[in-house]
Amino acid sequence: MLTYARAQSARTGIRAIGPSGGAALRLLAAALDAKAVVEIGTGTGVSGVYLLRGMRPDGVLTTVDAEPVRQQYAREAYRAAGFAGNRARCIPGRARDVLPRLADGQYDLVFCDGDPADSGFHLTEAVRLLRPRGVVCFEGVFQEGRLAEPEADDPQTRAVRDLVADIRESDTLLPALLPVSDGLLCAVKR
Ligand SMILES: C[S@@+](CC[C@H](N)C(=O)[O-])C[C@H]1O[C@@H](n2cnc3c(N)ncnc32)[C@H](O)[C@@H]1O
Repeated sequence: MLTYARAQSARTGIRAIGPSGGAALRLLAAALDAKAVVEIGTGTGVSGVYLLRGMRPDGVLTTVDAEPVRQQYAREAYRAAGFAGNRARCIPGRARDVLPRLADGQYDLVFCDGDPADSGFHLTEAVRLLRPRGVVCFEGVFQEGRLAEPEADDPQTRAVRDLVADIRESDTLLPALLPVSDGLLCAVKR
């Protein structure tokens, strides 16, 4: 059940992916027959439950969050949703410190939902981590509408604009922007 993870999200005010974005993540994980997924930004575990539902029954979700208490919520959410403890590897720490420790080319899907200001770093690391034909996804690229507002010039929005441009201009990536949740920007590694 997702009820537990969403209730924790509502109680704590930690933002979580919406049902449409979650369904897209689940579908992607299933279409990729994903055995290994990296998530940046565990939160209370809502997106993790969607990913685990789409992955192979023996697949492992590696999920990173700078706030260990959130991973405690997430672990409880995975358990409440019926997933064994060994299906999720929760790594506490900042993405900038943790991602470089993960192995090259071993992951089917990288889901980025951490600090948008670090999007460029997340993209570089995702391309390194993905196997060929793997997929990277960024949640929240609409920035609650700010992406399309010319006067919006905060560092977060600027970082997401740079991310969109980098993905569009990349020879390595084949992108698609899904209008689900707050904008899910996906790209296949060629
Ligand atoms: C929007 S929440 C994630 C929600 C979750 N993906 C979901 O849909 O249920 C963003 C998370 O990113 C984490 N975060 C923010 N900056 C981070 C960083 N530099 N490294 C790792 N995690 C970070 C926050 O602690 C927060 O839990």
